Order: sequence, then C-alpha cells, then structure tokens
Amino acid sequence: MKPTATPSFLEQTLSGKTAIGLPYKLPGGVNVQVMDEGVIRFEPRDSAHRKLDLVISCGVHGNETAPVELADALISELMTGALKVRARVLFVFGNIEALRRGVRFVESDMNRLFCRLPESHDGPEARRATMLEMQLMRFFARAMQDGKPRLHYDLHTAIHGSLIEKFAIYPVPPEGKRFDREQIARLGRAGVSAVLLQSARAPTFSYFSSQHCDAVSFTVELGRARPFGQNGEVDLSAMKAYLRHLIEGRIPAGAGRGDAPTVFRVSREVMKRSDAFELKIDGKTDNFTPLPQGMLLAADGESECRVEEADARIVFPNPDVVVGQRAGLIVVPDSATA
Ligand SMILES: O=C(O)CCC(=O)N[C@@H](CCC(=O)O)C(=O)O
Ligand SMILES: [Zn+2]
Repeated sequence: MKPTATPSFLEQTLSGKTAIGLPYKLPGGVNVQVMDEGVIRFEPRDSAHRKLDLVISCGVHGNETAPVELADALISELMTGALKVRARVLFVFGNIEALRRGVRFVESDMNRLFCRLPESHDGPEARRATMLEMQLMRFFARAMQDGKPRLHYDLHTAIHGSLIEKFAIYPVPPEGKRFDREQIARLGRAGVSAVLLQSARAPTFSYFSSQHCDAVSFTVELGRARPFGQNGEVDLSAMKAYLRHLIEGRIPAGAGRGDAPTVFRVSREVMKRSDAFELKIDGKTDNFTPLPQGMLLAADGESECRVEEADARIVFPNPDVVVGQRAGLIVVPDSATA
C-alpha cells in the first residue's frame, strides 16, 4: 500500500489538528514549535545562525489564499530540511475560520481590529487579533534587545483588478524613525512594483507590528484573491525567492533603478461615515485608476469628497465597508522620490 503523505501545516490547521505544543528538534540544528493554532516558529539552536527575525503572515482575510499556499510551501520545505534556516521565523495563518469557509471574514474584518482599545467590541476575530498581537510581541521581544533586523510581511491578495498587480502598503514607522528607502528598494526584488507610504494610524496588522514591535512592516498585495487551488495565475515566484533568501539569513540588496518600486503617498482616506455614503465611481474600479482633479469621488449626506490632488489615483475602492471604515485611499506620487 502506498504510504499516505504527511499533511502539511496548512492541512493540519484547517482540519483543527494543530495545537500549542512543546518545541521539538528538526535535523540541521533547528527547533520548531507550534505557538498557537496556525502559528509556528522556527529557530536555529545556534544563536550565531539567527541573522534576523522574520514574521510571514497571511490569511488575515480568509478568501486571500495564494499567500497562504506560499507560506505553507515554505513551511514544508523547512520541515523537510530542503530550506536551511538562518533566521528566527514565525509563520502566522491569520483568520483560520474564514480560511475554512473561504470568506474575507466571519463576523468582522480582522485587519480593522489591531491596536484596539481593550473595552471595544469583542468577537472571535477581535480575540484572534489580540492573540496574534501577543504572539508578535513575544516573538520580537528578544530581537529588541539584540539589535538584529526585525521584519514583518503581511501577505494579501486584492478584491479588485489592479493597474499595478503587486504593491505594498508601508505603515508609518514609530516616532523618530523614517520610511526606510532601502527596505522599499528591496521589495523590488520580491516583484513588488509600487509602495504606498501610509502616514495615518491604521487598525491593520502591519501597523501594529511597526508601532509596537519596532519591526519594518509591510502589507503586501500580491494579485487577485482566489479560492484555494485556483491560484495558478498568481505568480509568486519572485516573492518566494525573496522570502527564501531572508529565511536563509541573506538580506537581498535593493533592486536597481529600473526595478525599484514606484513610490506613492496616501494623500487621504475616503471614510464611510454613514449609511448615506455613496461612492461616485464603480466599486469594481481597478486599483491605481487615475482620478481627474475636481471630480466628485464620494458623497455622504451633506458632505462631499472631491479630488483636489493632482495625479491622484484610487486604491481599494469599496462602498460596502461598514460605517466608520475606509471606503478607499487616494494616493499621489511621492514627491520625495519623483
Ligand atoms: O482589495 C481590497 O479592497 C482589499 C485588499 C486588502 O485586504 N487590503 C488590506 C490593506 C491593509 C493596509 O492598508 O495595510 C486591507 O484592506 O486590509
Ligand atoms: Zn487582504
């Protein structure tokens, strides 16, 4: 009889078979430990082999499966020893119940539930977000003392088509720090063509790790959201190669001028303040579609949102978000890089 293959970490997670466990040893001097459901850590035993601290998260939205398949493939390579670990690496599958159901979220959008006030609304996704915050604080705590690079890539795919397929959102670094241009240039090596500098606070996972773990963090959009097994058209080869380099403790140089990402700045968030909110463009408009100066972009009761900026483009237009959330971003070329 043919032996059955060991289920991957993703398969085990989706079938409810991962639980917090004791660390165990892999050949090649690596400790591995399941920290919580869908959260697994790899750590070289020899501290000289811990070149950096890296968090790779995915599945914060349960319908965005291509990055989850990518992370699962990397975990399998680590388990078999095909990929050598020269970094501390934490993998996170964000919203497991939503991944099981193939939906963006079950009750509330988890990527609007980080950095919450303790007394705010509770629910399964809010509790999971808080648990993930604790996991990241714990993971990065040691790194804060040893001065090694701390990186967090929160991998997503987008609801919309996009004139720029792969792009990243760079949340504002903590007070006293600047957006790091070298980190932006490096993302060019991962196939990322544009980076949006976001200066406002955000309830997102990458904003949390940037502010509270002092990590260099990005939300990375890698193409179109599709169900498990249907991601053939999403080419993640450059991102996979980039993450493999980091896991092997090698920090890639920034991309050359031709491949360096174009930098945009988030000029404004379009907020949905009431049920009367109306987006004046189609909610299915492609990301990065130019917006003519002066156009009426949205109305919310008496208040109007007109495009004042030159060279503005729309990203993540979505009139269907709940009241109080952003219904789109207006981005403009970053003058410091133009
Ligand atoms: O395609 C869309 O409209 C949403 C894609 C998505 O989930 N994007 C993230 C971006 C997070 C950030 O701004 O850092 C999100 O909306 O949560
Ligand atoms: Zn997402």
